[in-house]
Amino acid sequence: MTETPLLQVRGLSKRYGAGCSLCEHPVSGDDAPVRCPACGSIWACRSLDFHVYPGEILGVVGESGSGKSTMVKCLYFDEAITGGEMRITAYKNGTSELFTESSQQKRYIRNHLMGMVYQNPLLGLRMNFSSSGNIAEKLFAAGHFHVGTIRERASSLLDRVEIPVSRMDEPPKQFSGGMQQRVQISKALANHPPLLLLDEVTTGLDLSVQAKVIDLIRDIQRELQVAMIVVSHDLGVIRMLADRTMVMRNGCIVEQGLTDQILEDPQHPYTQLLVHSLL
Ligand SMILES: Nc1ncnc2c1ncn2[C@@H]1O[C@H](COP(=O)(O)OP(=O)(O)OP(=O)(O)O)[C@@H](O)[C@H]1O
Repeated sequence: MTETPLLQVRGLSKRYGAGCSLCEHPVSGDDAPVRCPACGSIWACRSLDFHVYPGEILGVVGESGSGKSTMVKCLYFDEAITGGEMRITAYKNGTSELFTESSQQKRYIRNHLMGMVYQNPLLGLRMNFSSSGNIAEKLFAAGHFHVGTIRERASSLLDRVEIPVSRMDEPPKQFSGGMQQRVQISKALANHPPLLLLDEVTTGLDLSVQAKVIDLIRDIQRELQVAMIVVSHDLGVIRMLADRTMVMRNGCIVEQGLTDQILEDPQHPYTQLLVHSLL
């Protein structure tokens, strides 16, 4: 691909804990301990380098605790980073390093250029607000104030994710898990962001509901050409969705490439294990 990436991330690191002279910098290598033996700090992400092209789906796979959620939380500014850089061409043509922007600009980037779907809908939705109200909140945050337009947009977004418009005024707490994830997806899409972050969106759902959510994600990506980072511990989900895949272990990227290539010819022993467990 010769296209310019939409998103470029360099050296992204995240440490939980104060750190000490022994663990001031992330130790490279996925066999290095995640937890500092001296001070107990955890290096959840260590020097991650990756990019996402416009309109593509990048899958992120790895076992529990490998740092996937922390990585997307850092991209969405939910967690402060320890080190690294991020640029997105949709913001100042990619010339500005986003982690050093002011909190006001970070809010702008979250509200206009990114959408987030959390594994736990409690983090992404206000369960007692109406579903349309949840979407309205995202639209308000991006500076839309015309009530009629907001309602129209909310109803078309909910319709797109197959939530009956007759139920748009019901709160998500009255919905099933799959419906809650679909409301989160519609909210994340509200301001036409070029990039969606989806963290374990199908985990915990019944298989048939999982399949529907996966179909919806694929359709939306085709229809809107929105780029996505899809995080899952399940390589089966990644296989169905991702154009390219990045494999994480112990806070490091151990392998990345075209999903087909990774599935057919995994290079790293950990990826080989994942692929074989899928067969
Ligand atoms: N708030 C926190 N404080 C301290 N350590 C944390 C915190 N959040 C995550 N960690 C640690 O960071 C490491 C990576 O966690 P993370 O949740 O990013 O992994 P993951 O790959 O998303 O796992 P899962 O699929 O189970 O969510 C783990 O060792 C975890 O215990």
